[in-house]
Amino acid sequence: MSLQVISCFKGRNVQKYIELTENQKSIIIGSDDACGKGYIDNEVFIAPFHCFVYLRKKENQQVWDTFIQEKTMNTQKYVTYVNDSKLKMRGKQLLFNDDVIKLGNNNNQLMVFVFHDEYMKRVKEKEIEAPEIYSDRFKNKYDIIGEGAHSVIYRASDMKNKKHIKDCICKIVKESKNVNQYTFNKLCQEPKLLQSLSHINIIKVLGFYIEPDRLLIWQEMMYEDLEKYRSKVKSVSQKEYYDISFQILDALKYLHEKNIVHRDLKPENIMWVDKEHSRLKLIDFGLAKYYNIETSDRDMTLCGTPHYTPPEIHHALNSDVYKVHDLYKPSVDIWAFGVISFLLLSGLYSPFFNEDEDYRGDLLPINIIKRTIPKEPLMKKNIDKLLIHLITDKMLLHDHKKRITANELTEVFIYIGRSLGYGEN
Ligand SMILES: Nc1ncnc2c1ncn2[C@@H]1O[C@H](COP(=O)(O)OP(=O)(O)OP(=O)(O)O)[C@@H](O)[C@H]1O
Repeated sequence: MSLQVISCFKGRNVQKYIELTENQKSIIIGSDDACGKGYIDNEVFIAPFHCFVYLRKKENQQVWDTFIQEKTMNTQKYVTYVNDSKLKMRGKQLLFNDDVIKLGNNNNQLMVFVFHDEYMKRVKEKEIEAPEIYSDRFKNKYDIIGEGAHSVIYRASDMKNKKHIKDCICKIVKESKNVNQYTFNKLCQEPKLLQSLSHINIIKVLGFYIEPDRLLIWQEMMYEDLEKYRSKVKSVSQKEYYDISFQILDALKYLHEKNIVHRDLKPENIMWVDKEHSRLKLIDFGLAKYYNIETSDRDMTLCGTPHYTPPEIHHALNSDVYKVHDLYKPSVDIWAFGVISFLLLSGLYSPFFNEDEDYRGDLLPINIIKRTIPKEPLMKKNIDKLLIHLITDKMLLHDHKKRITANELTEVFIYIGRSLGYGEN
């Protein structure tokens, strides 16, 4: 494909490809010579002169728009759809990337094309281009694979080994409405911290680059997050829970031994490495920090996601915000791990609301502080009593000082695993 391609139509149910370029700014699509120099297609089910596709430059801008215009003389017999809306006789429509165009007749004989705005793609790829020092190593693509509160995640290629180019991701954080200078500076710590870590269940950073108002982090590509997985499988078996938890726990133990708290542990931040669903990694270390280091920037607000935040933090936010900073300890991650455990095994949406209750954000902190974690949903799933006790009374223990630690949890897990015949993972 030449670099001048501005937009193109790729057949979805037909082996066809039509392109518009600076030299060929319009094309007629039809089924016989009546459409002159156009794209002649011998599919009898489109009209001799079916439609017209053309480029227009936006006024005073260097940006191209692509339009499609209906041209058949018989719209009773021939049809043109854009995203399943039928074009009227002579009707024209501006096209956007990924629009689906169907051309055919009223017997539902349709040729399906997908529209690709190659020009905009190039403009956008330019915007997210890797900086010069990394241009030989990474190529970012304008293909968004995830979005968080602070960043956009793009597909990218790692060209470290030219013979074996690997898929990776580029997480781009920009100063914006959601990210002020203070937050931006904090988020810039994420790649530095991650580069100092090496654990099989923690995402690996391949490179990063900090600009005054933009941060780029290249990381290995993961498959899908635990939240998506959970919504597909609903609940997991006790054995699968054990396999999943052992990995999360091993990563937490490693972090806590290094005096690091993740602070945003949730199913969305735990990802499967591949579609085999056998290995997981923790991602998103934007809020992670060394908890035993005195810093001048003391957190007085909630970090992370309220549903996974323990009662001591919700309580302090309501009564004594000055205490909040000191409460961000490993016990915060253990509570979140407890919530995740409950969700995975029960298949329910929350341990803080009954099954027949609606989730209410305003009641969430109160329920987290006041409610006893119910055991019944886990008992109903025939979960081992020891495991239920571990989750509801040890991980989700309201008194954070007495909450079980990652080290202790590991020992108990090994014990439970042996007694259930699971081995040591
Ligand atoms: N390495 C990766 N491979 C594949 N997808 C990823 C990867 N990292 C992130 N994603 C996807 O992008 C989403 C957002 O990523 P991430 O949580 O790192 O962004 P964030 O802006 O820090 O999010 P938030 O602050 O809202 O938790 C993830 O939930 C996941 O679906």
